[in-house]
Amino acid sequence: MFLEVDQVSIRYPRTPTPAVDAVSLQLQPGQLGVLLGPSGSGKTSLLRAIAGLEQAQSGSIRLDGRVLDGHGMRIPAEERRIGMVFQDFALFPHLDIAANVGFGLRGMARAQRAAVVDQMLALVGLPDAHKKFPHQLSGGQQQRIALARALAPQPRLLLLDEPFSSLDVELRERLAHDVRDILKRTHTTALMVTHDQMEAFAVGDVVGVMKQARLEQWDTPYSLYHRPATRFVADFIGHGVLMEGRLQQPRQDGVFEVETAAGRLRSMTMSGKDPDYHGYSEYLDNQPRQSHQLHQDEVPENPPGAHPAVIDILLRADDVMHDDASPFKAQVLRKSFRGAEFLYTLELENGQQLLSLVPSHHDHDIGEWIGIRLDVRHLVTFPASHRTQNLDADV
Ligand SMILES: Nc1ncnc2c1ncn2[C@@H]1O[C@H](COP(=O)(O)OP(=O)(O)OP(=O)(O)O)[C@@H](O)[C@H]1O
Repeated sequence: MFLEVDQVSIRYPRTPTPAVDAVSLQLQPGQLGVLLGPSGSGKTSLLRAIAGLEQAQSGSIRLDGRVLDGHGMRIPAEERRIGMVFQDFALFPHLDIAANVGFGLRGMARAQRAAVVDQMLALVGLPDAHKKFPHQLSGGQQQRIALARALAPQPRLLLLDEPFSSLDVELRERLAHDVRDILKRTHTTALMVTHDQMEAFAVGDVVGVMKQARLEQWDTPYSLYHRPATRFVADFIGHGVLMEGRLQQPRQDGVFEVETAAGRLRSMTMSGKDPDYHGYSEYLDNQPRQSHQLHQDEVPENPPGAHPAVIDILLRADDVMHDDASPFKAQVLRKSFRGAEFLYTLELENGQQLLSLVPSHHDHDIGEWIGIRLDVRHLVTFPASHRTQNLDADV
């Protein structure tokens, strides 16, 4: 591992609870990590501790095998060779772009420094910006320069704190993809903080979700979406709802069925050799009856003795298909146009709300009843809460 954060806790003076509580995460060389989470969950504090701007009260931080913080050691920030990019660009307004990018290269011979500046400006797609001043550049261009400046001294690790948050939405997404591309081309190991899930997915090889000082999950974007470890992660990532299901007594062959208000799902645990896949779920009530693979940890591990047991099933907007032929009907409560698709908020007869992504040529009116079919490829379940929950009530 290149970056190893091990059980790090950070507590500010005169505060009752830690800002970061026993957080562990790792990055391989060249890997891009992203910390995602609501305001105040501790993302910036952790980044600052890695940079050396805050001290970890317990735990340790290592970079390339060397302890930066912990075990009674503390390397000062300026000796860590860690670069930072902040949301407010922080370029020097009175220096031209070449001087801004070359700022961290003082001590390098003039010609060499000029060559690195040229190389960095080309890397961020602004090869002719040398003589301009920051105020002559757009927000997106300034942030590219901030990135060039941070990369010029070849930091061992780059930290980015909400680097796109002061840019407009369209630019953010484009710049996020560009930044990932630039960091990959330079084999930079980086850790970025953001509030924005789309940005996290656009940049991160691995993404962590923080909640109240704790890291709830540190995983690939795919796993965070399809295999959320906690209800909070299920809620924070993507659109979805939790729907109550009644788990029937497993049959002798290990198959069990879950009855829901929108149809019945079938699951089967298998002791197959493939460590990843242990079963499948099959939607029983509609054609086509495809079988889908199901991860074992998505099946309730010990189906409770009392059956039918009540569980909550995560249904993503892309698990709920519109199908005129289906016997299961839901009423359109809200819809939001997204270009290629509508995100429909639907309600079943029993009051259960669902979200459904539907190609936008299926333009149904509010109040209309439409057929739906579940297409659950990854059955994610949680022990039932006291009430069913709509994870995205405000869409
Ligand atoms: N210098 C400080 N002194 C005291 N408390 C602080 C200090 N900096 C942050 N905190 C507190 O620590 C907690 C975590 O803050 P932090 O800024 O790390 O969260 P964050 O997830 O980065 O939030 P945001 O997304 O809003 O930047 C918050 O409760 C915050 O109020």
